[in-house]
Parts: sequence; structure tokens; C-alpha cells
Amino acid sequence: MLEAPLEESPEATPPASSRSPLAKEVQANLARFPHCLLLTRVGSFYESYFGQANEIASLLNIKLTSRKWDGSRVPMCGFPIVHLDKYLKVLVQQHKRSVAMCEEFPRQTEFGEKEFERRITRIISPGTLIDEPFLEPSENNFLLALALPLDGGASSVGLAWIDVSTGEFYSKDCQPENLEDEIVRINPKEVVLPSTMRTVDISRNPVLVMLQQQNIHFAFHGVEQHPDVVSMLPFTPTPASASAEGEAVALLSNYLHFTLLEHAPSLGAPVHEMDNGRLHIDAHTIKSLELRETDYEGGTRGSLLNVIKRTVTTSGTRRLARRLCSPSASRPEIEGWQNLVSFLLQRPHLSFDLRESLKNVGDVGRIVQRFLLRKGSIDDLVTVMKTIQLWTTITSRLQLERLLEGRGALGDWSSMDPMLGRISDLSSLSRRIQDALTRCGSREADGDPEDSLKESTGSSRDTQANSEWTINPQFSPKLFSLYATLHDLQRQKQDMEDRLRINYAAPSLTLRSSAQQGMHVHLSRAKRDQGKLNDDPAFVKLAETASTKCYLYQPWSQLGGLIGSTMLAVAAAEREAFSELIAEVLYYADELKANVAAQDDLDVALGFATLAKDLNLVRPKITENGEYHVVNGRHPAVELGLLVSGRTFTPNTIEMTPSSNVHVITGPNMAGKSTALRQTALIAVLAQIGSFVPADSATISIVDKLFTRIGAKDDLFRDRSTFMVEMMETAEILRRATPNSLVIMDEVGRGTTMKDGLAIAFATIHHIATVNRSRCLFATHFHELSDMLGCDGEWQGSGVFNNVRFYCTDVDELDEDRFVYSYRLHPGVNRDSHGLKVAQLAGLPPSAIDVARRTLSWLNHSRAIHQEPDAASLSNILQMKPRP
Ligand SMILES: Nc1ncnc2c1ncn2[C@@H]1O[C@H](COP(=O)(O)OP(=O)(O)OP(=O)(O)O)[C@@H](O)[C@H]1O
Repeated sequence: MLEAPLEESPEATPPASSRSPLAKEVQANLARFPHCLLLTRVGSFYESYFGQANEIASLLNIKLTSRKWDGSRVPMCGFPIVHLDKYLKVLVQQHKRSVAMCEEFPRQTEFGEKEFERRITRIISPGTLIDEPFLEPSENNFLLALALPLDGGASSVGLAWIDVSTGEFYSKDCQPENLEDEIVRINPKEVVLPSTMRTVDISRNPVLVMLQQQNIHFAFHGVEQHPDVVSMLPFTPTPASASAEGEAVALLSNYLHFTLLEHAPSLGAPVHEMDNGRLHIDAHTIKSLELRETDYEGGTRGSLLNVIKRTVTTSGTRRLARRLCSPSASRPEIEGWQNLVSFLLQRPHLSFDLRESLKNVGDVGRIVQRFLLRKGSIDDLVTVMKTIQLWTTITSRLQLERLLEGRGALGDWSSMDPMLGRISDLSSLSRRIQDALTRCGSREADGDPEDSLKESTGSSRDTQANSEWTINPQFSPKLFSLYATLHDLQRQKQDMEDRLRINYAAPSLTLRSSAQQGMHVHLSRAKRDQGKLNDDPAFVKLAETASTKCYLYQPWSQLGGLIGSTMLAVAAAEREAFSELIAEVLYYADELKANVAAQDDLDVALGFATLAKDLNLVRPKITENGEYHVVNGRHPAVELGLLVSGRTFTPNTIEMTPSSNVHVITGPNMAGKSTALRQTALIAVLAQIGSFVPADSATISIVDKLFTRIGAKDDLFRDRSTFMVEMMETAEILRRATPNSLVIMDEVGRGTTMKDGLAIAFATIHHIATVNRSRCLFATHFHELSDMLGCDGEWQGSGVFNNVRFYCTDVDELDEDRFVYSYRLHPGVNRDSHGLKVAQLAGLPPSAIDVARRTLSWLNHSRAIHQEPDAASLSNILQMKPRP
């Protein structure tokens, strides 16, 4: 198909009208899907033509060639179909492009000739992956549709998002100010926006700029009101939700029909998400706390998810990741989870057995979805069958445990019983699949069609490709009788072959079929065996090589034709049987999905129990009295990192109550302030996802919103300096934090002059202490704040700041040059940042360290004698002989 490398200048745009049917099809498809890269199947290649060929060849790093159409050369490139997955991954996942797939289908003309029909079967975009091999198994692949208020006003934004590969489908509406938080939490691979936004200059639209900055692919699509949308909504639409959430659902639905075409799902009602009952974590916090991935490596290593992940199923891991960014704010829900974890911890043998069973379950959520999207294979059916059997094993194991404990009058099963109750008994479905399938080898050997015939009759079944399983001939009377016919015909073929070998003294004779020769008689040792055959006019020579010879033989052509048509009928009957089985599985789609959800929860709970044992975690007491009291808490990721290098973590105690809700923490650089701050937030997150926490003991009052202002970087993309970013995040917190929120602030005000920074830090603490009244840890090098906040001998603030407490970390000086960090927080204010020690550790040249030391003592001296430092006295000091 591919022609010589490009030499002449080819036509980059399609000619206005082309006579070649293929060129016409390509032209029409390019015009129909202008925003997509088009791949057209031609024989065993996928090809691209005209201007797009240049782009695709460059993106895929493949050779650009040309071909002649209507007298002019056009650019083209292509690759063999076996490389499709590899190249789709590059285009869709790496370059975030949408690819329109134009497939080729053989069909018979009315004169019995074979010709090809081509049609676009699907558009593959980052958010519409179904079963591509590059789909990440442990991550959700969400597609999010947004319906934004056109006037840019304060009305709500509609969100609808679906993981096409699992069918998980949600919708909600939110305030525009929460949109970025929601997007970062949902973590979509693609966002669809109404086409009305397409004309808007991207740099002027904050939503588009934000999506670009988050590196999220977005597409525009026309909002045609879906007639069924209102009936799909899981709530009675108010005027606002009808216009926002409903629009988002309609947009999503339309976009799915546009991209998935014949694979488009019939959407059920989305799960309507509410804001209450969840711990709201803002966009910045999800990233700065490294809940899902780490900042420096961009990967998951060292993230909280990576450290706490003990799930053994891919769907359980997806569930855990979603939970981590949306913990519960409901005390009964959290305590329910804790009870389940305690239950499993008390029964290590039971937990071990359950985990072993879970290790073998398949990703049935994704399989059911594949079936719903008219995809899937016979191996998927086998996985469903085996997983149902494992669910039966799990419920039987639990019931046995219950029975044994019942005899001994032990144990409280109130946490496990609801979980058990969620798992439906689907053993009849698994038996049905088991009876309907059989291993290929177990079917009668001579009942299997021959490979050569399979090839010639085109009866290879894609749903069974490479599977060791096939439909049991006993599946239906029709299939059984077709197999009996086939069996009989194959016996006739064997008889004919034996007879011909004997009658014509030709032991190398075989009856064959091939695409080129059709049904033919083949001699593999022609010289020796051809004598008698050549004398018989019934054998018409078709072809010969030096050693072989082929003949047309009418009786075999007739018999072979019958075998071929019977095999086609078998293949069609098997496809029918497969569809029938899929329909039976889909009849139980809701039960299967509900079982998967219960299985995922069990996997997460077992993971929490394993984690609690591995990391020596304790069950936190959950309250609603505004307290946060964690004794000897630890940062799980830092602790693990230190362990690897043979160091131990110093635990810290944090106690905040409504009357001591703001803690100002001072201390040297590198002495563990940020770590203590982060671990405080992470422990709250762990507690509210139902996990145990790294501490000796913990009492945590439910947190409604978690905010952090840690280590801002500049945001050149949005034209914001580091200090601007820091101030915007601080402003957000002061606007949104409530008395039930937890606020973590690290060095607010450091990005500007000392006086401005100090004033801003003071104002921030003042606002939190008097207006927000949130629980807040505020780490700073501005020790002057302690004086400004009226710190007394008990390390408490005074006046309006009587709810402020002061804590610090220290270094222990071993001698003049050597010191160790204590990392231990204690009441107090540390007025020495020991910054020079860190600079020395970091390897600043000794001469620079010496200048810094002298400058520091000169600054301290000037301040002590209330004298303005001047350049002349500094220069004098620097000219003095350096200390030995
Ligand atoms: N509690 C602890 N026990 C042991 N090592 C710790 C502890 N806390 C922090 N560390 C170690 O010290 C390093 C620096 O900690 P951290 O960043 O929290 O210090 P910091 O006081 O915030 O520093 P800076 O003021 O310079 O930002 C960590 O990377 C970790 O290796």
C-alpha cells in the first residue's frame, strides 16, 4: 500500500472532487470530523492522506510518502494494523489528540464479488477509552462535561462525568469558585465544553486557561438537548439544576454518541453528588499534600496513595484513589468503616483467606461495561464466571466464620453483615456460563474445523481470538446439529482422502483449501505420486512447483464447499450463542455492578486492616466537638522514606481545641515544621476515609474543609508571581474556611519584604483566630509574631489572640560546628532559624559562609544598639581578617 518516499511537491489539501472512491471517502471524513486525526483502514494498513499525513508522520515518527490520485501526488503515511495500539497510545495518550477510526468491512456485491465498505466506527479521545490496552487498570478514566454560565455570573456550573470503561456516571452542580477543586478531585482525562465557548479567546477564559494549566485535554461540542435528558436526571430539576447539571448531562450524552457511535452506551441515571457529607479538599491541597501523585517526580511513588495502598484488585485501587480525594464528613459512615477494619484486624486468618480470594477476581466492572458497549470476548465471559465463583467462596468463608464464632458465642458481626448482605448470589449465572463454554481441547478433536478451511471460509471468530475457550456444541440443538453435520462432512473428507491415496498410489496427497487455489488436491511429492493422477481427466492441473503440484477435483470442490458453508453456519451460530450469553449476563448487570462495589469496599477495608498492622496504626476517636488531639503522630510517607535510609522518625503531638485552635510554629530551617504540618492534615484525611492513623492515639473532630498553603511556585501560565499565587491561596482560605475546617499555613508572607510579609502574616492569623476560628497550624520564621500576638510565659497569645498557642522545634548543638535537629515540637518560640547551618550543609563555599556569619553578627549588633546598618561599617567588618 505504501509508495515511494515523497519527492515531488504533493497536494496537501484534497482536490475539490476526486474520482477515486477511497479519496472521496477520505475527503468526506476529513470534512465531517475536522478536529480529528483520521486513520483509514486499507487492507492490512492504517493510512492517512493529504495535509494530515505530514502531521501524523511527524507525531508518530514514521515515514512520509505519497501516492497519485487524479493525476496529482498527495502526501500519505501509514502503518501495519498490528501496530495500531502502539500508535494510538502515542496519538491519544501522549499527544492528547482525538482519532477518527475508519474501518473496512468486506461485503459481497450483487454479482457475488467481494468489495469493501468503509465507515467511521469510533472516535478515540483521551476520555473515551473502553478497552484499549493502554488504559491504566488501577486508574479511573473520567470524561467530564461542563455546563458553564454564559454570562460568567454567579449561577452554578453543571458537571457530569463518566468513566466509559466502567460505566461509573455522576453529576452535580457547584459554585463557580469550587470548579477548579472539583476538576482536580475528579481528575478527568478529557473535558467537554459547549461549542458556544469555542469562539472565546482561550487566554481570556479562566476555565480554559485552568484546563490548559492542569494539562487536561478539552474538546468543544454542540449542545443539542437530548430528548431523554430530563427523565435521566436522578432528582427533580429545579430551574438552576435543569439549566446547569441537566445541560452537562445532555452535553456528555451527546458527546458520547458523537465519539463512540455504534459503541455508544445507553446511559442510565447518573449518581447525583451532594456537597454535604464529604470533606472538601481544595485543588491546591490535593496536589500539595501529594495525595495521588508527588510533585517532584510527577509519579505516584511517595504519594499518600502509594504509601497506604494495600488493595489487591484494580477496581479496589480505583475506589481507594477516589475516596482519598473525597473523604467522608459523616461520623456514622466513618465509624462504620472503622468497625469493619477492627473486625478484620481481629480475624487475621479470615482476612488472609479473603485477600487470597480477591487476588484472583477479574475486573468485572469493566467487563460488564464492555458488554454494554457491544464489545468483549469469550475470555471476558470466563472471567465473569470465575469471579462469581470467587464471590461464592468469599461469602461461604464468611458464613463459615460466623457459624464457628456463633458456636463459641463470640464476636460482633454488625459491621460485616451489611457487607455480606450486599453480595448477591449469582451462582446460577456462573453455572450457566460454565455449561455454555468448553475448553477448545476438550471438544472432540476431529470435530474441530481445519485451519486451512477456517482461512478460506473466513470463519475465525474475533470474540474467541486466541482463547482457549469456545462455545460448547451442546449450547443449542441448532449448534449441536451443525456440529454433527460438520463432523460427518469431515469424516467424508477423510474417507475421500484415504481412498484417493490408495487408488492413485499417492501417499503424499492431501485435500486442501487456500485463498489462491480454492479447494484443491495437493501432492507434496509430485514427482513420485503424480503418475496415475495425470492420467485421469477428473484432475485438472492448477499449479506446480519443483516438488509440489495442485489439481482441481470436482468431488472435493463440492464437499469442501459444503464443509466451508457449514463452518460459516457454525461460526454464525456461535456468534449468536455468544450474543445470547452476553444478553443473559447483562440481565444481571445491576447485580454484578453492585457485587463489584461491595467487593471494592471489602478490598479497601482489608487493605486498611493490612496497613494498620504493617504501619502500626491506631483507631482514631471521631468526635464533633472541634478538637484535634493526636499523640505522637507520624508522617507516613516521610517515616517510610527515613526507614529506607536507616533513620527513625520523631513523632509529634498536636492538640488543638476550640479555645486553642491556632498554633504558631517557629523553628530552624530543616527542623521538621512542614512535616509536622503536613502530617496533621494527612492524619485527618486518613481518619475520614475510615483508615486507622499513624499515632499512639488520636481524637479528631470531623473536618468539613481542608486547606493548605504550602510551598507555592509561580504560575507563569496564568501570569502570576510566586507571591501572587501565595496571596491568592491565602485569600481563598480566609474567604472559605469555617470553624470546622483545618487550615495548614507554611510561611505565609515570606515572598515579599520582611515588613510587608510580617504584616500580612499577622493579619492572616488575626483573621483566622477571630473570624474563621478554624483549627490552624501556622509555621513561620517571623518570630516577631509572638510579640505582636502577645505571647505570655505560658506560650499563649493574649487579648483577642488568647486562642493562639506557640510551639517550636530546635537544633541541639553538639559543638560549634556540629548540631542535630531534634524535630520534636514543644511549647515555645524559636528566634533562631539557624539558616547558616543549612547553607553550610548545602555546600556553600566556606568564604561565602564566613561573609554570611560576619554579616549576621553585624546585623544583630546594629539592631542591639538601635543603629541603622550602613555600608561603610559593613565594609569595615568584611575587611577584618577572617576567623581561623
Ligand atoms: N519528625 C521528624 N523526624 C525525623 N526526621 C524528620 C522529621 N521531620 C522532618 N524530618 C526530616 O527533615 C527534613 C526537613 O523537614 P521539613 O521540611 O519539615 O523542615 P522545615 O522545618 O519545614 O524546613 P524549612 O523551614 O527550611 O522549610 C525532612 O525532609 C525529613 O527528612
